[in-house]
Amino acid sequence: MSHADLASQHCVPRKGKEHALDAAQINGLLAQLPGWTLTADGQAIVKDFKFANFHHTLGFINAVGFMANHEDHHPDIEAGYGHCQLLWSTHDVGGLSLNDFICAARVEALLAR
Ligand SMILES: C[C@H](O)[C@H](O)[C@H]1CNC2=NC(N)=NC(=O)C2=N1
Repeated sequence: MSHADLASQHCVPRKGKEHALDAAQINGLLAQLPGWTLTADGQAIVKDFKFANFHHTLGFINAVGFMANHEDHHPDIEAGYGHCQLLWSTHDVGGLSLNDFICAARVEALLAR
């Protein structure tokens, strides 16, 4: 699945272990998402984004937040003056589902120009 295919999809409710992706699926999807890495526990994907200042960082967080509410799928966010780390994991699955990769691709699309 290409990055464009991923970013054009929408999240749907995914609840239960049957929606958890296996390692091969995860690695295939990560290959479409430069800069995104698997956390040590294999349960989430993360990326740290850099910005020139707090205004740009906060603008990004607001854009991500709007998208996340629209998709009803929400990241963990850690931010400082010029950076923002996003972490996606599907609580309802207890690991990674396709929703996490759809949202990561949608974040990349926010930044594409
Ligand atoms: C009812 C609602 O769809 C669920 O609670 C959603 C909301 N946002 C979510 N976000 C994330 N990251 N994981 C979830 O399992 C999740 N579940």
